Amino acid sequence: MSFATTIHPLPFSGHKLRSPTANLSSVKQGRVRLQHRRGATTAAGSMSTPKTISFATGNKKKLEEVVAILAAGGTLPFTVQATKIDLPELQGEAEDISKEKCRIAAKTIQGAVMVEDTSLCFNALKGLPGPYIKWFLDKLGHEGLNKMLVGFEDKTAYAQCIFAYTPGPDMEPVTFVGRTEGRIVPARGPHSFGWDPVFEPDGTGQTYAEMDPEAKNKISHRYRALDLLRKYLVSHASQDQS
Ligand SMILES: O=c1nc[nH]c2c1ncn2[C@H]1C[C@H](O)[C@@H](COP(=O)(O)OP(=O)(O)OP(=O)(O)O)O1
Ligand SMILES: [Mg+2]
Repeated sequence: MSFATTIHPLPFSGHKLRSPTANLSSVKQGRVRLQHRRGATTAAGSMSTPKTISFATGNKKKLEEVVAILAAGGTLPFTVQATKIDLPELQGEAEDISKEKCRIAAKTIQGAVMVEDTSLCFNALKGLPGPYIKWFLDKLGHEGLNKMLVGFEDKTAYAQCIFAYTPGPDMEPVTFVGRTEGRIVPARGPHSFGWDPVFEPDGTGQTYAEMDPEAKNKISHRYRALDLLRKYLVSHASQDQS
């Protein structure tokens, strides 16, 4: 099975970029300053957390949130390097999609990588659009997403993020699932990130779009999944401080 993976030629703006290494000539990377501990070593072939992990995505807003969430989490024993890759939109179960994205990214980057895949799941539609929300949003817009639920009383939905991480291209990715429950509402708030204006998480009275970024990043599907991954990486970091 093969997937076409296009390397996007444009760098993320707003992040300092450094020259890609020779064999990554068309993968754009930007170092995100999140390294706080020096001297961690990673034994070749072990599962220890490496010193540098690429976060591969084609989505600038995701990157912004990931950087903010990690920065708010305190000291990290690794550096996260933003790597812009145009990852394929795969089909299947959400967890399998995230794992396959991770394998593709690790093969492209030839190194340790984390990716995530985000779903928006309508309970009345048994979890659809799920991982296909990108196309539904593109084609139908916020109003169309609301119209999909017109025939149903149940407007509840959950946002789901699945991070997948692998230390390298030959290793099986591990996954971390984060969910935030809420409901689909007519759009409110700035239209700056995807379906944020039509998703109102439970108990907030605000859509994601109306919330301050800090508030979203404390309860979001992305925060919940990334928090699990962060704990995993911290617990697998080498104790060697030399
Ligand atoms: O917190 C979010 N709030 C609002 N909208 C969001 C959020 N997170 C992802 N989204 C949108 C982006 C895309 O339309 C779809 C997920 O698709 P998904 O494949 O995971 O993202 P993507 O293709 O933009 O980036 P990537 O290169 O990491 O695959 O939902
Ligand atoms: Mg995608």
